[in-house]
Amino acid sequence: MPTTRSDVVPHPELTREQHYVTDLYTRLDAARELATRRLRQAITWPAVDPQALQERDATVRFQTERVTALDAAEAGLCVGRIDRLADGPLYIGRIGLPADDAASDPALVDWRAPAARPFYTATPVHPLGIERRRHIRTRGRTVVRLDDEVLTDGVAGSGLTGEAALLAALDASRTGRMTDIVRTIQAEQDRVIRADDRGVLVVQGGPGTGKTAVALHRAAYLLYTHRERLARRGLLVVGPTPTFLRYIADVLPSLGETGVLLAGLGQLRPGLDARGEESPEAAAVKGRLEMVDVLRAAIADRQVVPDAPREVVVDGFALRLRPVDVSRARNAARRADPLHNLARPVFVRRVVDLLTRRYAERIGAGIDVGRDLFDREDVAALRREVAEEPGVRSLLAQLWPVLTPERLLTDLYANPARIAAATPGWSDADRALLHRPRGSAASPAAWTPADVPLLEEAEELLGFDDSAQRARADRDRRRALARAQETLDVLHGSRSVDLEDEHLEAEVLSAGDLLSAEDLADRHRELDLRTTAERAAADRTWTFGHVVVDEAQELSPMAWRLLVRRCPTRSMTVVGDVAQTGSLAGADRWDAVLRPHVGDAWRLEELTVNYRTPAEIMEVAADVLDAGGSDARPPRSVRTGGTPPVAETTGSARLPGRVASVAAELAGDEGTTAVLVPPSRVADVVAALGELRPDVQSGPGADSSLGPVVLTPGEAKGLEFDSVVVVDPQGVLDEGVRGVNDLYVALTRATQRLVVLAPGPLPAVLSRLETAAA
Ligand SMILES: Nc1ncnc2c1ncn2[C@@H]1O[C@H](COP(=O)(O)OP(=O)(O)OP(=O)(O)O)[C@@H](O)[C@H]1O
Repeated sequence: MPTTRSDVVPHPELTREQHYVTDLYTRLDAARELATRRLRQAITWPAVDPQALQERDATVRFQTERVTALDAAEAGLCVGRIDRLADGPLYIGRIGLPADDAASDPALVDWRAPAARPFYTATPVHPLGIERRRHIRTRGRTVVRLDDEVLTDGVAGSGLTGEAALLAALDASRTGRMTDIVRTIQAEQDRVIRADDRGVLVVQGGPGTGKTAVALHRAAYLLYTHRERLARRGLLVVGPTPTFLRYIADVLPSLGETGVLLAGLGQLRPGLDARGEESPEAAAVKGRLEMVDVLRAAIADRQVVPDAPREVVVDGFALRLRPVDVSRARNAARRADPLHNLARPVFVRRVVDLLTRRYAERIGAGIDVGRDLFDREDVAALRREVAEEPGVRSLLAQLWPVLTPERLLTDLYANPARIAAATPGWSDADRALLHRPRGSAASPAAWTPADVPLLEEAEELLGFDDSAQRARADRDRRRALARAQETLDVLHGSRSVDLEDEHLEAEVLSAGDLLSAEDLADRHRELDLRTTAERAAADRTWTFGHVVVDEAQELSPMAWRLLVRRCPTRSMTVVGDVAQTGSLAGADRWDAVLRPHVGDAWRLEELTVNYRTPAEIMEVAADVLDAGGSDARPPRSVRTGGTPPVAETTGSARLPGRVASVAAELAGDEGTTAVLVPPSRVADVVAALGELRPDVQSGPGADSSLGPVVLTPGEAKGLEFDSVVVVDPQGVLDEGVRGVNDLYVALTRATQRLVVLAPGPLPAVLSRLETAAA
């Protein structure tokens, strides 16, 4: 496809486009000024009644979002234009800006609007009524480059949209943070971004095909297209690790979207950030769907029927509780409510009633007054006495304890006998994987990401008895009403009362005598000013309007169950690559993973072009993919050339030192550098590299924007770096539970340079690499 580039000879229309872009920025400034003024006004609105207060709140929120979106549009406001055969040019940008005349085309069309679509999808073969596409590159507010594509000459070209602009974007050094791709979205990506939001859409694609970028742009597209529904229900983006979330965190804000909740798998239970570590085998066992039955059994095991009668002493009388009494009470409670904590009051009532009867019989034994000895009030008093007796309370706590999910799981993991009781038919080896000592009070055993779906499932099965909370809310409300009534009485009783609270006085006087105590109480109730994302993050029963899952191949069946519960409409975008699965609990086929949760109600889209890894590196990675026997095809790299990948064998003793010198040299260049190692080599490599680069970081929190990082393949998942050193590939193959996938992930993280350093001969799968001995 013929492309005209303006960086060699200035494009003849550069000045004209500069005028247009300057005008767009003037419009942006005006829109920002207006929104800021409205925001300022709204903040100072007097809220004369609850409705006004709510309106004010909504306006403040709306204008705040508007100012944020306008601010975000500043960098790269206009991305290009399309020249339509029939209707002339249309400019495409990060936001929409209206023209002066409402009847004409907008001055700038939001990239997500239907009218902008041909900018991304028109080709010489299917020009969609477009004559020419122009990419406009700006630095600050200055137009620095124009790239034109003529679409009417019928020349098929490379199949890439805006090839020159795309290649320039891909060649740029990485900053350690993902950036948006609004300027250069490709046609196959656009199809995914704008796909219908109903049902489950699975996006399968090899490394570097833009799955993460596409998933985030799809989130922005859906928020734009279904703004009202999604603003109310919220949108959740789930990523595998906190590092990954930090890597992608800037993309949605740069698209002007701040209302999205980003969460790692360890953060899907409000109030918990589970970062504990455990073996992949333990995580895999916890991820199995059978764990639902294990939890059910573990709960049933806590509803105890003793082997022998138990005695409690109330006011000197020994009262007997037989196993059959407990068993009957337990049956009644289980019938009344399947949820443990909600059924407990029934169990407690049955047992206390029985003990009260026995207590009354014991007191009345031998006394004959010719009628019932106790009237209703007496019985109620005896009942209270029984219920409050510490011995009775402690017996009830043993027979049917109140359980939090945390307590249930901690007690289960810590006790092999409980594990055995809850896992009929399991092997001893699998049972041992669930075992975890309790830890001390000062440092309890840390929750791991695999525990999170279990805690959430347990909460579903235990139920949460919120009657005390509701009673408290009721009490608070009654108190507020009483206070409000008193205030009104005082004000109405004597208008000459000197009110200290000027604000209250103004409100009461303006509302006049019509103000009721109820209104006044409402007016003083605090409004919930949290954003949808914040409210959703704090509420475990919150259900989202749409859920995006990235690196979805890593999710265990239990994690899927949790996510599907949070999205009952099943409006989900699931992106991943089954050839990169590193966890034992993860997926090697989408069908097998999704069927238990959504049946066959899901559809597949594939991304086929790799935008990250140069072809020479991808060829090496493709051999590894082949060796793994995966059905997946390696994606086609869009870039070739650059530095060819190299390998070196160093001998075992020299390995850490050589890794350090190679990595330090690469890290001296522009861009980011990562050293990817099997887990057993992390410490040695960090120590050696630390001698040369004290700013080296490692582990899940490592941030490549601050210096070189040393990571395991699992930690590097989803990330990319300009230079990558893969250390001890045989170790990577041997140490990972899916070693071939781990090596495939490690090799495909590089955007520019790849060096493989091995202590001994290279594994056969890397035979394509030329080896030098150091
Ligand atoms: N259309 C595009 N224009 C510019 N850059 C793009 C485009 N598509 C993808 N990229 C870039 O390619 C790189 C890889 O994208 P991304 O991380 O989304 O791929 P991925 O499929 O999620 O990879 P992995 O499976 O390895 O996690 C990123 O730097 C991304 O910004």
